Amino acid sequence: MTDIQLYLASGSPRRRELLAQLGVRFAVIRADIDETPLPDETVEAYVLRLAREKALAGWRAAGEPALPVLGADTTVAHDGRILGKPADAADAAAMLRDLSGSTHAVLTAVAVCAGGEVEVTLSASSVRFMPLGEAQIAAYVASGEPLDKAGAYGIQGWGGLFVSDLSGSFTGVMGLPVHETALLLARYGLGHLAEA
Ligand SMILES: Cc1cn([C@H]2C[C@H](O)[C@@H](COP(=O)(O)OP(=O)(O)OP(=O)(O)O)O2)c(=O)[nH]c1=O
Repeated sequence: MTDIQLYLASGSPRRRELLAQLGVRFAVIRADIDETPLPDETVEAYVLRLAREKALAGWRAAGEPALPVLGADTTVAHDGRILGKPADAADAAAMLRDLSGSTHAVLTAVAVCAGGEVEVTLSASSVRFMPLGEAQIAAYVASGEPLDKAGAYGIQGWGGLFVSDLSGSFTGVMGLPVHETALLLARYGLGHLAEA
């Protein structure tokens, strides 16, 4: 009855929360990979590669199980530059200054590894930030919210107040695009979209 159907290779609490919406019973495993971009790698190639590597590393770490393993990666890109998670508070403030008053892209790739074969899907969103003052940036960084998040903000929290426009997927920006993920899981006969 409580048998799991899938492994989630992720340390992200957001991914856990969003995956719970999809109607699939899962267990969480760790998959640590090197997130350094390759020389001249495009943002799209980077995020797709990382999601694939997380799913594959998770599958291997779990002992190559029969059940599928899901991994994902979220990356913020501005003017062709990749903004990962900030190294510290000063780095977070610099990222927020960079995003202030302009539009950036948020890419989330989701990969499923089954039997060593990986399938991947991509969600791309465009996010516009209002102009931010130094005091606003300092207060937000001091809250701690930016520190474990790509691009140094969380759209689901305080950071959402800075977003004046969004096109794409809100859940994709948060870390797991529920529509694209549901379609991908349905290919494995998993989740609410597979039941219909
Ligand atoms: C832009 C944005 C990112 N994020 C989070 C989602 C991801 O957890 C994180 C991006 O880092 P990732 O490297 O994609 O993921 P992670 O290291 O947190 O987890 P995993 O173990 O799966 O590799 O930023 C938000 O929560 N809200 C946002 O608005």
